Amino acid sequence: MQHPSNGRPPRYPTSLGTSDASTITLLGHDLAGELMGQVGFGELALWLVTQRRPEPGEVRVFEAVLVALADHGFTPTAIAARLTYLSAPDSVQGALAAGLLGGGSRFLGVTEDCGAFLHEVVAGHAGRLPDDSDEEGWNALALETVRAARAGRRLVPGLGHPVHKVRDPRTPVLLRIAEENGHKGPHLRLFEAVGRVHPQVLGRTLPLNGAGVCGAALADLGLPVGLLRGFALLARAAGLLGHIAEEQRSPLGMDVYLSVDRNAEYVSPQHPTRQPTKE
Ligand SMILES: CC(C)(COP(=O)(O)OP(=O)(O)OC[C@H]1O[C@@H](n2cnc3c(N)ncnc32)[C@H](O)[C@@H]1OP(=O)(O)O)[C@@H](O)C(=O)NCCC(=O)NCCSC(=O)C[C@@](O)(CC(=O)O)C(=O)O
Repeated sequence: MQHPSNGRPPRYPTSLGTSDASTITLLGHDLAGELMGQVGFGELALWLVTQRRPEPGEVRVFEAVLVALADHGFTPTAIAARLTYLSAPDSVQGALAAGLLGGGSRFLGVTEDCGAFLHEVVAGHAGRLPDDSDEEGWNALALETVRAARAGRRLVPGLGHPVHKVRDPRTPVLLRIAEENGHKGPHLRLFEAVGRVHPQVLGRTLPLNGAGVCGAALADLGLPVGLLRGFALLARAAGLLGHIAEEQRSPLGMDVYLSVDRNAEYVSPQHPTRQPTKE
């Protein structure tokens, strides 16, 4: 067959993986001889995205994020995965995908929303950010940021949690790990300051949540903010697999399904509970 481009075979450049009949090369290394058994999965995931081998401190923060977001019990993502598995036990991939699809702007996907929210401010103040120790400076910037979100009638990503109403236990631990490893940067500092000042604007005190602090930490690692949901989903894939495995061992999907279905009650569309709530 005649190839396009003057008869020469086309070239598709990649810095990730290639293979031939007997070898697989990943990131310029022999996969079987140099990577397997020698590189952790978290390190590899970070390396694949940044295309440079991360230093140990970066891996420590990154893996702390993966652990933080792996599971949070019967979240919407876990329930979606279990119910999909109930309905399609022949499709583990469908159950896993169903759970991952729920990582959005209310739960889980907030890792990216919060990273992007903070990054917009950090990038917009490049060269004029407060010094690390200037708590007042960070507070002033955070106040401006929360006020702008409020004026735009937007929720502040990374604030609030349906279970941890006062304090999300993941937040201080990730802040500490980032600090200990020299990766507490402007996103985490701004996020902390949002935690200090938001009551002045919102009139209530909300916790800095785990999804948000993970987004801030990943942004401080220099990861592209447009990819941050991918890392949250990478972490949650492990937790969802745990849920599917547990669903195989001791199913509860049928109970969830029947408890909603058996308690369903017909009400007319004109019933007051069916009317849209006013703003
Ligand atoms: C998280 C939740 C839906 C909670 O709702 P709730 O209804 O329980 O909030 P409430 O405490 O009742 O709110 C009381 C009053 O504060 C107002 N208010 C609340 N948040 C406010 C805010 N951010 N900015 C301004 N105002 C706010 C609200 O409008 C109300 O005002 P009002 O109506 O006037 O009384 C809510 O905060 C929210 O959307 N946050 C922003 C998105 C966010 O950061 N999501 C991350 C959640 S963590 C996560 O993703 C990790 C995961 O969960 C993942 C998983 O696995 O799924 C895990 O753990 O791993």
